[in-house]
Amino acid sequence: MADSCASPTAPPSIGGGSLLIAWQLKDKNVLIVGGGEVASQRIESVLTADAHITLLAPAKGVHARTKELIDTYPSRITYHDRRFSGPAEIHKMDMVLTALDDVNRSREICEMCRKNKVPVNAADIPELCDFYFGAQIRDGPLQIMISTNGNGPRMAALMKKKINSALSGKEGGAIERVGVLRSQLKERAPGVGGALGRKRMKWMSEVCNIWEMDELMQLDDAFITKLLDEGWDKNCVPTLDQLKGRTTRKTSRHTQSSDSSQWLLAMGSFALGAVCTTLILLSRKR
Ligand SMILES: C[C@@]1(CC(=O)O)C2=NC(=C\c3[nH]c(c(CCC(=O)O)c3CC(=O)O)Cc3[nH]c(c(CC(=O)O)c3CCC(=O)O)/C=C3\N/C(=C\2)[C@@H](CCC(=O)O)[C@]3(C)CC(=O)O)/[C@H]1CCC(=O)O
Ligand SMILES: NC(=O)c1ccc[n+]([C@@H]2O[C@H](COP(=O)([O-])OP(=O)(O)OC[C@H]3O[C@@H](n4cnc5c(N)ncnc54)[C@H](O)[C@@H]3O)[C@@H](O)[C@H]2O)c1
Repeated sequence: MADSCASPTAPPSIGGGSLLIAWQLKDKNVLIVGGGEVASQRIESVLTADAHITLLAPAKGVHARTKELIDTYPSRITYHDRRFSGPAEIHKMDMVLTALDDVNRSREICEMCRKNKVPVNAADIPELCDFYFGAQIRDGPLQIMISTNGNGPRMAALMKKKINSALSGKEGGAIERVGVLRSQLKERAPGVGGALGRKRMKWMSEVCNIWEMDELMQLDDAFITKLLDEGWDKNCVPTLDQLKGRTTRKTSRHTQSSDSSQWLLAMGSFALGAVCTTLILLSRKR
């Protein structure tokens, strides 16, 4: 039982985690040192974030996948066939990633980065890292990172499988269409904050709550215009069926409540019927 003397305002304990953020790296400079398999995975992650990569690795140790990426993205990866040479390499870098088979060199590079306040990750050397990588699930704009905060990277990979099996594969497409709808809504009702901002947020949240994933995926440009004309402009949230001119059971919030009353009525009639039948049966027994 709860202790009546305990302070009712005691906050739950906070701490022991790491900050989960979606770091915006577009057009930033990232130095990757090493060209093995791990470096190839880092390159793919950084390319996904639209950053520019400078890659330092002797050609003889370059993994086939790393080579393929260098050849495929020559304008986004500046490759130098040589080893890391010293502090000048990290100047003008926004981030440094090492993926070396040489722990001492990694340690030196990390120390240089720290002195210059450049965030750094050394693959597999947690104590040198400013941030860790995590297992990733990506589906268009949907990005899920699974981190065990250094406790069990293999467990992160296993969690990825579990989460993947719970996803339908439609989420990324649906989110992409919602992104287009949101930006068109902002064009129609521009501005930051205020009453209009609150109304916009409420309307957008309702669309996301009411529409199913596969319905959101059907929001092509024509439907988006229709939804804004018949929904936003008229201050309601029509369903996809209503936009298509069909009336079905699934409707917007307003009609959902009348659906519930119909359901209650049906359940009430059923219960009444059951009571009557029981009474008749009982009276026959007597
Ligand atoms: C998630 C993932 C992302 C990625 O690297 O892209 C990632 N490691 C992955 C796999 C993996 N790495 C290792 C195994 C062998 C099994 C095992 O040990 O579990 C497996 C499993 C496998 O290969 O399947 C060995 C290992 N890893 C680290 C150490 C050092 C240590 O712990 O001291 C050791 C050697 C331990 C030893 O010597 O015994 C350290 C780190 N590895 C991290 C990330 C960061 C923490 C992330 C977190 O905790 O969530 C952190 C701290 C730093 C960093 O590298 O950023 C990627 C899975 C991607 C995917 O499959 O989707
Ligand atoms: N986090 C993870 O998921 C994970 C998984 C496996 C291994 N690792 C670790 O990551 C590191 C890299 O793994 P890998 O399999 O890619 O190794 P690897 O041996 O295939 O690659 C190392 C690369 O570093 C280059 N290199 C070495 N010294 C260099 C220097 N001074 N300057 C520039 N390049 C240099 C080599 O030429 C080679 O290209 C290892 O320490 C490994 O233990 C991490």
